[in-house]
Amino acid sequence: MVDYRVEDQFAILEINNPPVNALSLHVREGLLNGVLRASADNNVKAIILIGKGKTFPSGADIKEFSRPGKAPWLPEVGHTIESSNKPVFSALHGTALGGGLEIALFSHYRIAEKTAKVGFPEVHLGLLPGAEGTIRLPRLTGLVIAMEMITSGRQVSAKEALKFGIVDKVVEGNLLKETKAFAKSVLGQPLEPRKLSLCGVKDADQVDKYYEAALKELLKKYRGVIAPVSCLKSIRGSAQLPYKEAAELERTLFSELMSGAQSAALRYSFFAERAASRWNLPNGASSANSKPLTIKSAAVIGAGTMGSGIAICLIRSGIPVILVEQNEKMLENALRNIGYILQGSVKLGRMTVDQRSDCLRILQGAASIEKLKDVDIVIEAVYENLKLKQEIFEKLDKICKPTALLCSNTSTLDIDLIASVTSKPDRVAGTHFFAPAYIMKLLENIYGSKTSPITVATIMDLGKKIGKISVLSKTCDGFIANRMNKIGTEAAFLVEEGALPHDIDQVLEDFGMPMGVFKVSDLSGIDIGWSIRQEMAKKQGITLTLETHYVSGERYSSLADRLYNLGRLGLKTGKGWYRYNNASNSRKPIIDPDVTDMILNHCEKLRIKRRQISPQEIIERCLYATVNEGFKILEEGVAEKPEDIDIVWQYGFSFPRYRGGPMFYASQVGLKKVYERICYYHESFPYSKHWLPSDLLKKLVSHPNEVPINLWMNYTNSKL
Ligand SMILES: CCCCCCC[C@H](O)CC(=O)SCCNC(=O)CCNC(=O)[C@H](O)C(C)(C)COP(=O)([O-])OP(=O)([O-])OC[C@H]1O[C@@H](n2cnc3c(N)ncnc32)[C@H](O)[C@@H]1OP(=O)([O-])[O-]
Ligand SMILES: NC(=O)c1ccc[n+]([C@@H]2O[C@H](COP(=O)([O-])OP(=O)(O)OC[C@H]3O[C@@H](n4cnc5c(N)ncnc54)[C@H](O)[C@@H]3O)[C@@H](O)[C@H]2O)c1
Repeated sequence: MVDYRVEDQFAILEINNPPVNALSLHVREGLLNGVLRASADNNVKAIILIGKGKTFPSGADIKEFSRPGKAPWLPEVGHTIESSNKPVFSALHGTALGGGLEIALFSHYRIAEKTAKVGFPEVHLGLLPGAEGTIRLPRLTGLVIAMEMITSGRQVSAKEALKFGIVDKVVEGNLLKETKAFAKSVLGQPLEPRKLSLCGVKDADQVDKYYEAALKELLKKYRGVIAPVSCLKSIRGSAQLPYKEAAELERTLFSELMSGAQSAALRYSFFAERAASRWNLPNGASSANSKPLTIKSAAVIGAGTMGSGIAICLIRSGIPVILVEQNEKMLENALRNIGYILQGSVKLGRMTVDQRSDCLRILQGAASIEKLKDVDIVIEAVYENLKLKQEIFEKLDKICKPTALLCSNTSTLDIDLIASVTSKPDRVAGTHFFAPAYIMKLLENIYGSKTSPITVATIMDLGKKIGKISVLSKTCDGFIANRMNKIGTEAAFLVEEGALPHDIDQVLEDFGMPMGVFKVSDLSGIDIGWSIRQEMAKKQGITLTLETHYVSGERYSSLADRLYNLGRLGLKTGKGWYRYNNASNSRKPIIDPDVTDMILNHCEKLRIKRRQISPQEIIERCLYATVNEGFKILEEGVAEKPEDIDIVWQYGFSFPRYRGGPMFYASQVGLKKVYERICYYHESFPYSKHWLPSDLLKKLVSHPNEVPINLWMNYTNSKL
């Protein structure tokens, strides 16, 4: 794992632990033994640490964190490096991150290849750089840069690292050769000034001021997240305490974080995200044995909210797009709107003026689908109407080349029904983007019963290419995301039973959701949900009234319909579940006593006896109903694994990453407890079928050994 050789009186310790040279036990042992061996060898003048393959170590081995670790620990390896009697040079390329950068900071000199990046991403795993990174970085960069880098986890370029004093030289060409050349130029110079444990923090006298300012920012930016604050405390220690005591404080804070629930969830999320990109179909095809097609051109049909956003995602990634609308006027409006959105990105510094022009150059409009005969993929995003979508797919089937993929952005409709009107159902799939499509990271890809592995591989790959996190779902009503989301439904029932919208929003926000469910509803528009409910009623041949309390034997809340009838359509009309001060263009929700009156009247009319509702009940009702549906989704094979579901929630609904996702959260609460509460709510609310307990969950609780291992995460038992 660490290859040792001596060349030109340099001991070269080449770290060889693909894919990212993580500092697992054998690497730590190899480094420790290699440095001791080189230090004792009179033929060796200097030691060079370098990574084999694509990178210098990108950190400690995160997989080791979930089992009892073994010495030598990283700080011990680090101190052996620093106290060597020979100068140690770290030659950095790729991504020198976390423990990798810490090893480099124990070295006496650091040389970086021009494209290298360095950083401390531990905060994203709910940790801090625990091998004295928080003590050593401020000694090189000063407090402000160290605070910013460590609490944000940001990777900095070699050029910036040079400016900050993190590296001593940036080189081009052969890194080892250049490192040797640099080493020769400094050989013989005293090592003591190069040992960071002997240096002070130069702006230590300013620490309280910097700490307070940074803390204020962090509390605003990372509500409820604990690791950034621990990072900050440790950096403060680096300035206030003698080196050894600061290192002890760092170790204590690191251990606290490591044993906490947030880091467990964040480490799980790291692996879940990577697991979600791997997929298996029931027919044996998988990401490992299916090759994607290359997408060189695309078309998007329907340039409304979603279609315009999807087109932006594609052109931003350099894929030329033909955007189709019903007529020239609508097309013109849509193209203008896309221009404005990209202008906004330029203003926010997310793209340059030239990049905007490049995007617009590869976007062309069309008022008919006849022009789509040569594109590699079509993504349809017209109204959510099966008949309309089928008409379009029937035409596309005739117009497009036989190899083209035909995809729909439908949020709910069965992909098999859409594919059934084409002669090539193997080429049909769902590509479900989330609004606003040019911002939200999730792409929920859907396969039907005839979708081919090549089609699946291509849409999963396309997601990656356009910067999305792709998750695969089998077709069903609502797929993973919309089918599982029971928060809105339960929240409305809770309001009928005694809570008020702002109570529920507060509890959900305290839980970590960026915005409560009623605020979200105001933002997207009360009319959206109203149309969906009317459409559903039409399908079932029923009429909804303001007194409707049951639909087909299922409990129904007409509270939102009352808002609609009052013209309270949300933010756009200045009133919805909340009131808004439209005169000052404010988006800040204000609690409205009229809404409370409306709710109380509604309950009186329907003779619903209101009661006190606890925050605990709000969380359980909103989340456990959702989790129960998640287990049904697994049971039916709609999602292949719980990690897929959790990633959908993190990236589609901004579920707090530090809670892992609803499925991981349930495992942390304890599946038995969750199951018992679901059974309790099922008894209490027999007219909501989402409380009917999932068989899979029941089995997991009563006969865990009978559940196929791939249906449940590896992390459940170990709790990370
Ligand atoms: C006594 C006290 C001791 C305290 C010691 C503390 C030390 C320290 O402060 C803590 C750390 O370093 S914490 C660590 C701080 N460092 C970080 O947080 C860096 C985390 N890593 C990254 O950010 C990205 O992987 C890179 C940017 C490195 C590469 O990106 P890319 O090129 O797109 O590649 P990719 O697809 O992302 O990964 C490829 C494969 O490698 C896998 N893998 C990756 N890193 C791993 C690791 N550290 N480990 C294990 N595995 C790791 C990854 O799972 C995947 O395998 P899979 O089988 O497909 O799942
Ligand atoms: N809005 C969301 O939040 C959201 C999120 C995910 C998925 N979706 C799904 O995306 C699809 C589009 O939703 P939207 O919100 O963008 O709707 P929208 O009403 O904003 O846009 C639909 C567009 O399709 C155009 N159109 C209709 N028929 C057409 C035709 N024959 N040829 C060309 N263009 C045609 C319309 O003119 C309109 O501009 C729906 O299937 C919806 O369920 C919506």
